Amino acid sequence: MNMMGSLSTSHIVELANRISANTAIIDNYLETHNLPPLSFNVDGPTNDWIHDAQPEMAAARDAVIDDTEELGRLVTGPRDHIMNSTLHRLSAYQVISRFRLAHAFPIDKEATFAEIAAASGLRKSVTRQVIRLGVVNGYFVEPRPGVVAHNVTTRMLVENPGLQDYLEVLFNESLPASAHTAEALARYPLTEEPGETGFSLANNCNDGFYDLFSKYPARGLKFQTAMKCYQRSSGFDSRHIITGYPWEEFGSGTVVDIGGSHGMVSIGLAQKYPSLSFVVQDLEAIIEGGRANLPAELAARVKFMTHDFFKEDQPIHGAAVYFYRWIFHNWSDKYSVRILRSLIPALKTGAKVIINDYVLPSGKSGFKSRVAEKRARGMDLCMAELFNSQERELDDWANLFKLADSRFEFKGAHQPDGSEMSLIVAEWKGE
Ligand SMILES: C[S@@+](CC[C@H](N)C(=O)[O-])C[C@H]1O[C@@H](n2cnc3c(N)ncnc32)[C@H](O)[C@@H]1O
Repeated sequence: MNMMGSLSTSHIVELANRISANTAIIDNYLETHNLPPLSFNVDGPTNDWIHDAQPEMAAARDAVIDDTEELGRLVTGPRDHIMNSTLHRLSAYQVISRFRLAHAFPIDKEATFAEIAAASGLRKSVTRQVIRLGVVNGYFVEPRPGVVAHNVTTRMLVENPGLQDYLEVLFNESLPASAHTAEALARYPLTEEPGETGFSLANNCNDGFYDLFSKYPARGLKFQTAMKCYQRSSGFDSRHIITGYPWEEFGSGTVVDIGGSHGMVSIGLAQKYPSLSFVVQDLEAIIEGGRANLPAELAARVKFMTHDFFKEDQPIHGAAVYFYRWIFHNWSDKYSVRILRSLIPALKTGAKVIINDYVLPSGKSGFKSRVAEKRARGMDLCMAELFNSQERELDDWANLFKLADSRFEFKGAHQPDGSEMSLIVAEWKGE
């Protein structure tokens, strides 16, 4: 056997051994914490245990995901890997979400294809095609031929409306945008405009993502609910913002949470830091929803305000912090610079701009795992598809502040333990 042959044989065994060792770590964790064994049965555990086990279990879990995937790819081989059809799986998920197939029958009941077809308005034949492709990919089970039951995935879609919304946004908004991205790049190769994206082409318009959603508020609201799902996704949980920065340094100052949606981050910070005050700014339709959901005990310290962050009249002057989570990754440099410059008239010397977004490592070695890298690279490309924007590396962040104004002093970035995103900080040195 040649050198290549013996290397690849030992590598698959090495992967299998590592999978076995890390699986034992997870199994031991479940047992010592009296948690049920992992299963996709309808009464199986949701992702909550993973959320609670972070960051303790992150390395073992990521390693099992990475290694099983690599092992699978190796034994699949390159030709079959290229030809593996992800496309039709996505189409099945899209039909499941759009026609709300998980909601077609109760969680504790079974249904035939004909019954699901009748409840959802689909043909019986396509219902069967879609569900059977779903079953082999972890949606529903078929305990007897022609009879469908829920598994834990479809149960979660029914019990957690945010997840159903997430899937609908993924397949109704993102998937068409992805499918039109190559065409948008061919038409507008050098653009930084939000209205010249795969998303705009898919919607047959020149509107950017948020402009279009302001015309169709129901779609915008669904997007906001879908975003909240990330709160339960351990690497994106806002607890990392709360614990990842010494907020007490701002004493009784004001934090302006710009593009803060329903104020999830401000509410979390206000609960932990009783001296701080917050102003959550967003577009009008969003702000109304935020006000309605604010816990009464925080009403004195968390205010909501309609403000367009491109307008050069930031109404809150002299705040200690201007905070942005998941804002700049939605905008190309041209627009991000405008967002930063719009702050300048309101800034007092020493004010901080704190941004919570990805700081992508400049090479692959900076990622904790391949699964983390895949998430980040996927998010990065998603930004191009929807916004003509991008996730940024550390130098990109430094340059952005420099481009906006030389009086912003870039202080660097910190990635809290267990967080996939970083806190990126700059200080205003102007008068
Ligand atoms: C990706 S979401 C992030 C929301 C929130 N910061 C969070 O972390 O959950 C982007 C937010 O920016 C808001 N937004 C978009 N364009 C805006 C504008 N011109 N002025 C103010 N807010 C805007 C959206 O309504 C949305 O709430």
